[in-house]
Amino acid sequence: MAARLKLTDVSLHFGGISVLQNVSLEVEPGAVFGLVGPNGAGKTSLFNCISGHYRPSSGSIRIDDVETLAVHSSRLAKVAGLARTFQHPALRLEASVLENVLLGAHSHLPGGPVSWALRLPPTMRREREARAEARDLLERFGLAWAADIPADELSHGLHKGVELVRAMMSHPRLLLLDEPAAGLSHAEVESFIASVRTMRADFDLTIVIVEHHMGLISALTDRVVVLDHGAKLMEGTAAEAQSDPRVVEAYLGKEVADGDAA
Ligand SMILES: Nc1ncnc2c1ncn2[C@@H]1O[C@H](COP(=O)(O)OP(=O)(O)OP(=O)(O)O)[C@@H](O)[C@H]1O
Repeated sequence: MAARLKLTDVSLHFGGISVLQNVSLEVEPGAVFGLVGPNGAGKTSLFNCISGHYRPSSGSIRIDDVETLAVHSSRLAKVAGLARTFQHPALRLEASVLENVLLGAHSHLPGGPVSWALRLPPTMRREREARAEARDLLERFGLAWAADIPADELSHGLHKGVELVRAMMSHPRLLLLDEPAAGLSHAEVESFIASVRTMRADFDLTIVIVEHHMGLISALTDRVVVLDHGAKLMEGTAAEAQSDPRVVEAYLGKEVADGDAA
């Protein structure tokens, strides 16, 4: 079931530097939510707080009734149904696309290292099922043809697709996508938009996207939060954000927003 994400007064400091200041937001179950803002606004840092890679200096982050700050990041997939992708996909390049996708199943496969090492029958049956599921997911996302190819033979755009399928293998209830369109061609962005629409139609999950590509944000999100200098500047639809003078000013600088630089 899709998860509800609730952040309350999340702040993050590195030494004397304030990176996030009292950020609060709530994402409804099943929503596609955008996190936008200029470079250095704190978007990835906020993602890192949600996924447990950074520990906020103060505040609360809840995925349904799980207070994530009380759970080790390595357990958030299992305990809270969290999965994420990264700005730069981290695939095992020498392994096949299928093997990379299978790595995403680890949070819900039964048995520990011993049962895998002994190749116990229930473990082997579950592995066969996971392989079938991985091939099915690759098919849905138009990547079935690449299943047995080493990942390093694929383009950057296809790596992002493989990373998305790998994240889906963990059966996420909350999926964080960090700049999925970065480095993609126009055609690849269109294909990515279609993939997210497929996910939304076929799976019950909540999606949060950090992205600079406003075309993608407009096409996919129900609501957005705009961050600037680590603080929440506004919340609304993508269209409202794009026409909000405070947002235009944050992106372009006050002079341009006022028309002085023309
Ligand atoms: N581990 C860290 N140590 C020190 N400062 C950090 C660390 N991580 C992020 N920052 C700082 O926090 C600020 C926000 O960075 P962050 O990457 O979260 O912004 P962003 O909105 O995701 O930017 P971009 O759109 O360029 O990816 C930056 O000033 C960055 O230098």
